[in-house]
This record gives sequence, C-alpha cells and structure tokens, in this order.
Amino acid sequence: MADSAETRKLVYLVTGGCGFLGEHVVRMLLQREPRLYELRVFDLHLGPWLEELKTGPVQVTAIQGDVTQAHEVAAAVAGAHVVIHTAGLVDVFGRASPETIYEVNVQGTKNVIEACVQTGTRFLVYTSSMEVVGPNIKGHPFYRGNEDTPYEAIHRHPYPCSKAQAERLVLEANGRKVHGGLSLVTCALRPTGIYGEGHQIMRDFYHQGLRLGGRLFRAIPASVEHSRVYVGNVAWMHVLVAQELEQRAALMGGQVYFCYDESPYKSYEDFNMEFLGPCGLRLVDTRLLVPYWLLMLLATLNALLQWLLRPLLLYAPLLNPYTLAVANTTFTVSTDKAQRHFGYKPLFSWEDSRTRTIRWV
Ligand SMILES: NC(=O)C1=CN([C@@H]2O[C@H](COP(=O)(O)OP(=O)(O)OC[C@H]3O[C@@H](n4cnc5c(N)ncnc54)[C@H](O)[C@@H]3O)[C@@H](O)[C@H]2O)C=CC1
Ligand SMILES: CC(C)CCC[C@@H](C)[C@H]1CC[C@H]2[C@@H]3[C@H](O)CC4=CC(=O)CC[C@]4(C)[C@H]3CC[C@]12C
Repeated sequence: MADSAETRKLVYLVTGGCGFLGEHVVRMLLQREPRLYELRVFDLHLGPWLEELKTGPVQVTAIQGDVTQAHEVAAAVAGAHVVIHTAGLVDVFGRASPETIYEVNVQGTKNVIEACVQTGTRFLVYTSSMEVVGPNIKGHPFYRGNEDTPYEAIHRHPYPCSKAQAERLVLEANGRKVHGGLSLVTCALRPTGIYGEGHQIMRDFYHQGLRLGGRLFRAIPASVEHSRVYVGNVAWMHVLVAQELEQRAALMGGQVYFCYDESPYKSYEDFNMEFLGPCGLRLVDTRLLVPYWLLMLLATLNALLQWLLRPLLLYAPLLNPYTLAVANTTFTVSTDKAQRHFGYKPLFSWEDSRTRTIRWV
C-alpha cells in the first residue's frame, strides 16, 4: 500500500524547517505525505528535535544553511521534487536592519527560485503573509475580505514590503522553464496571524501577565477584529498545496491563497485570552481601555529609545508605532478559495486548536 518502499519516491525540501511554522510543516509532511522518500530540512539554526525524526522510514536530512547564500540553496534544492519555502526573517520590532530583512526575505527567495530553475525542481510553495495585503499605512480596515477584495496595499515597513516583493517574484516565476525543459509551478500562501504550539509572542504575553500579578490590561478595543489561524492548519494547507500542485498546475500555478480555519474573529487580546485565560491570567475590567493617545506616546517613546540605544544595546519591545497600527486595525479574511481549488478543509477544529495551544502555553 501507500507505505511501501516503492511508493516512497519524492524528495521534499523545507526551508526554515526549524522555525515555528517550519517544524509543523516538517512533522505534517512525515505524517501526511505517504510518497515521501527524503525530507530535507534547511535552516540557519537546526533544532535538536530533528534527531528523533531520523529513525523513521523517511530519510530526514538536516542541512544547516543560509538562504542568502545562493550556492548553499542550490546544493540543497538539487534533486528535490518540491520546495516549501517558509524561511524568513519575521521582524516587526526593529531587531534586524531593513537591509538584513530584504536580504533574507527577498534575496533569499530569489535564490530559491533560481535554484529551482537551475536544478530542474518544478514545484515551489511560498509562505507569504496577510501583511502583503495589509493593514496598509492608512489603517484601512479589511473586513471579511478574500483574495479578490480590492484594497490599497501600500506599506512602508521593511517586513511587509519584503514579503510583498518576495511574493511577486514567486508568482512571476510561475511558468518559467526549469532545467530539463519543464515549467515551474509556484504558488503563495498568506497566513494571517499564526498561533499554536511554539508561538513565542503568546509565551511573552503570558510571562508579562505573570509579572503583572496575573493581569493584562486591555489596550485595543474589542471591536477591532483579527483573523488568526492555527499553525497545524497552516502546515496542513502547505502540505496539501504541495501534493496537489502537479495535478492542478493550470488552476493553482501563480495563485495566492489566504490561510484560514474556524478560529473565531476577535481582537488580538481577546483572542490571546482564549489561551491565557485558562492558564490563570485575566484581562482587567474589560470596559477599561488604556487610552489610545497614551499607547501612541509609549509606542513613539519606544521607537525613540530604540534609535538612541542602538549603538549600545538592542531595545526591541513588542509595542512600537507599527505593531500598534497593526493591532489596532481590523483585518479579517473570509474565503473558500483553497477549498475550491484544492479541497482544503481545516484538519484541526477550533476546539482542538484551542486545547493544543492551551496545553502548550
Ligand atoms: N508567525 C506568523 O504569524 C506569520 C508568519 N508568516 C511567514 O511564515 C514564515 C515562517 O514564520 P515563523 O515560523 O513565524 O518564523 P520563525 O522565525 O519561527 O521561522 C523562520 C525560520 O527561518 C529561519 N531562517 C531565518 N533566516 C534564515 C536564513 N537566512 N537562512 C535559512 N533559514 C533562515 C529561522 O532560523 C527560522 O527557523 C515566514 O516566512 C513568515 O514571514 C506569515 C504570516 C504570519
Ligand atoms: C498591546 C499591544 C498594542 C499589542 C501588540 C501586539 C502585536 C505584537 C501583534 C498584533 C498583530 C501582530 C501581527 C499580525 O498577527 C500579523 C503578522 C503577520 C506576519 O506575517 C508576521 C507577524 C505579524 C506581523 C504579527 C506580529 C505581532 C503583532 C504586530
């Protein structure tokens, strides 16, 4: 049957395979891709958990490498059937310079595309982001939007700019001839804010709550809604896309898909409380709101301090003018494009996603 050695013939490469999302993609592939023969996990920093995967029926090859180094990427891609490119520098806090963000997110993606072309790899799945669309610099709400909803996608921050540029490169590469004469088939997935096991910001909020005696203060009005998506479902969508891209190349090639599931639309803080509440934290009197002008003042102060302290130390708190604007702008998606195009249905229900995340926090 599907698990026999003859049916195992595909080689997958996951870049960023040791990150928050990447690890879930790696584990999902091992569980849900019966044709897998070899799984290459490429990352700047390899996780020790990879060792335990090396004893199974699939050959798991850990590759320590840098996507900004074209030769390292080409060596890892050579001979792979599918590349899932999740590696990226996720930084909206000013930890890395704009140049580094572009180098990793844009040049790194160029290197992955060129490696596919040079080595004859035909299928490329790119992890983009909702941030490619918005919220935009004008703070326009995006309410229950889909992939075709008109929206002024204008950005200034290096992270969304770099993701948008990289996504464009990936989509434009669809149809390019690869070594051997066949065509490259690409598509991009746009997760909204991902949560689940391994979500560091959730842990940061938890520890902050503990420091404040088990309380968190509401900063964003409950009416500002965000779409959030469970990491297991994002990973599942990547695996499904990778599996279906060959059969449905004409339909899916060059397309973008929002990543969605049944997680409820809520404000960023109310959503986090779904997990932090059962872990013993409470949101102080839900009618009391930290005034917006005070948040803006603090965010601006943080940005100023970051700039002043830069020569001495890295000061990169969660609150800055950009994160405040994102948290304070409604961004919700409502779409069934992934279901129509490749039969996606969330693998994990909201209850299941919630339970797993609470257990992890
Ligand atoms: N976390 C979120 O809410 C969202 C994330 N995304 C995208 O999903 C992808 C994965 O993000 P996360 O798992 O959250 O981030 P992460 O930081 O946990 O994972 C990224 C991985 O890429 C690796 N990496 C970074 N620079 C590299 C380089 N130069 N060469 C090789 N590997 C490198 C890191 O070591 C890390 O393991 C990113 O492309 C991000 O833009 C999209 C939407 C939402
Ligand atoms: C009390 C403060 C105002 C709360 C700050 C919360 C912020 C740290 C987070 C609010 C929204 C988050 C972003 C959003 O989920 C979309 C994202 C998509 C990505 O591709 C990367 C991560 C992120 C930018 C995410 C980052 C943290 C927030 C800004």
